Amino acid sequence: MERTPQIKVENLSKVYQMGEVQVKALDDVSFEIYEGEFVVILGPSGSGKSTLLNIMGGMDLPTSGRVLIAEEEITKYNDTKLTAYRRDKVGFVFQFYNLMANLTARENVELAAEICKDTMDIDEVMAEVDLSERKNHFPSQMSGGEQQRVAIARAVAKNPLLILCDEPTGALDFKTGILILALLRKINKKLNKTVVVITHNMAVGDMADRVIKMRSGKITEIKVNPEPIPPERIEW
Ligand SMILES: Nc1ncnc2c1ncn2[C@@H]1O[C@H](COP(=O)(O)OP(=O)(O)OP(=O)(O)O)[C@@H](O)[C@H]1O
Repeated sequence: MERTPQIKVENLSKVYQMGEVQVKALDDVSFEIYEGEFVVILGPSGSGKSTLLNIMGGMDLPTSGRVLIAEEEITKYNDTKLTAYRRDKVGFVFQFYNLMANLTARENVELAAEICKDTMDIDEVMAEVDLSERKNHFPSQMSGGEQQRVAIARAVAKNPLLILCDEPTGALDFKTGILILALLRKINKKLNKTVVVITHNMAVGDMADRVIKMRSGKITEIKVNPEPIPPERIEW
């Protein structure tokens, strides 16, 4: 039976006007992602990864082209619908965690879930990221890896359709980075959540079901890994 893609990116372009100069951050980008896939978008700095993630996450609009999420064209949504999309359908994980310093780990997760409709049980999610013992700590009392686990819990608790991660291991040492990737993979498999990770780290591609390579705003290769390796075996 033919599978329907969960995410369809069609002929997406984004041009930034910088005075007299036009910067083509995305140049006719098209691909598909299926539900439950772990996808890595790989490319060097400036290749357009963040621009692409921002459009997929409803934080920015393309100059042309469209993005369909579960057969809904988000690129023609008005502001109100885009806000609802970002709030209910997408979990975000950033390089620098972006936690609220004056809230505990649990409160950070709870706050994000509070504004959503169909959320997960907060304590179950805290257990899932192995932070049950530390949920009453403040971010300043936690390591970088622990703070990133809180950020992942915050994304997951919303029970989103997809989880978008922008360089999630960028601020972490190698060993902690691997643990974070392993956690994202576990959540992807156990909860059947689509996870999209953008990174410049080529080695991370080996753990993905689908690797989308970019350069200068264009896709240079899309590879489906028949046998992705466990994150624990990645080396960089
Ligand atoms: N708001 C903006 N205004 C003007 N140019 C921009 C803007 N955002 C991105 N660009 C340009 O678009 C291109 C793609 O940038 P983007 O941040 O998407 O790349 P990236 O692959 O995510 O890079 P990095 O890994 O360094 O974050 C770059 O040339 C960048 O300078």
